[in-house]
Amino acid sequence: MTPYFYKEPVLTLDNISMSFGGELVLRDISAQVLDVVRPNMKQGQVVGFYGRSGIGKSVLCRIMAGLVAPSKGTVQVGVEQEPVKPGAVGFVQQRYPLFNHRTLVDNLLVAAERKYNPEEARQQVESYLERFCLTPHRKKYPAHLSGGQRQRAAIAQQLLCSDHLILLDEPFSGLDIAMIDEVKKIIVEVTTMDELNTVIIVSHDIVTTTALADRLWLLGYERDAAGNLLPGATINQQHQYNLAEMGLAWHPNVEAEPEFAQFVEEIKEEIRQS
Ligand SMILES: Nc1ncnc2c1ncn2[C@@H]1O[C@H](COP(=O)(O)OP(=O)(O)OP(=O)(O)O)[C@@H](O)[C@H]1O
Repeated sequence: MTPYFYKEPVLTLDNISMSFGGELVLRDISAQVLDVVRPNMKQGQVVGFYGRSGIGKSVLCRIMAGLVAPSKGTVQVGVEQEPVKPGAVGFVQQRYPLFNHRTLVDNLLVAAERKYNPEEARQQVESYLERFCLTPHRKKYPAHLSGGQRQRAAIAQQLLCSDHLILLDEPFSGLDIAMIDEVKKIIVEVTTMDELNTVIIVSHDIVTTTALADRLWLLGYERDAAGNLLPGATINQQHQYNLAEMGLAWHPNVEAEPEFAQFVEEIKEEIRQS
């Protein structure tokens, strides 16, 4: 098995609940991501985040990104474990927030200048354009980029202006197989760039996401002792999977392993029942 160990937390969700107009959507969610260390490499963290449609994944993402305050509980981010502030967490939503009237390079500069001085911003943007194979498209406007290029640009943009933690909402939806491979490569690239980089992937594509992840969270409903559904979805302890411990993390071709296929079926069944 690949050797690894854990250091301090980089993300802590402490007892989060969220209600809208008296309706409880999320209930008592506590979960943590620890900085994982693998000898001789920079290894970041990848969390696959699943749950049925409408269960509250986007709501929890907005809370993790500091864009809305939960009704109860706290989110702490980074090795300093500070309360999350808007802008600290990159959030690539399904509708990528690129400015349509600016070229790709200008879009990235706007993001980078939130964190770096103009000279550093320019250098960082050049390095990201190169790394994400976007240099030939630098002068194009977002409308003239392909779906995969826009997705890469949106990820680069969020990495340029946030601190290590990035949420990807359905990064594979609407992409063809070649583009899915590209986005997978980018995610691996991001999480091996810096050991603190942490990517949370919200997806209904269980196979692709599980293959990239070292940890899974499944948002679902619980029942009381009498078998009645409790209000509000949660991520209980049984639904927080450590793929590193299970020997299913960081294998280049894990999809081909029978243990992986079997585990994916189990997860799908859990989601159906949750
Ligand atoms: N601002 C709001 N006011 C009232 N209800 C809301 C608000 N935002 C979300 N909800 C409700 O919270 C629930 C969870 O919605 P959410 O968008 O988080 O689901 P989801 O799991 O992301 O779904 P999907 O996989 O379909 O994107 C839904 O019932 C939704 O109507």
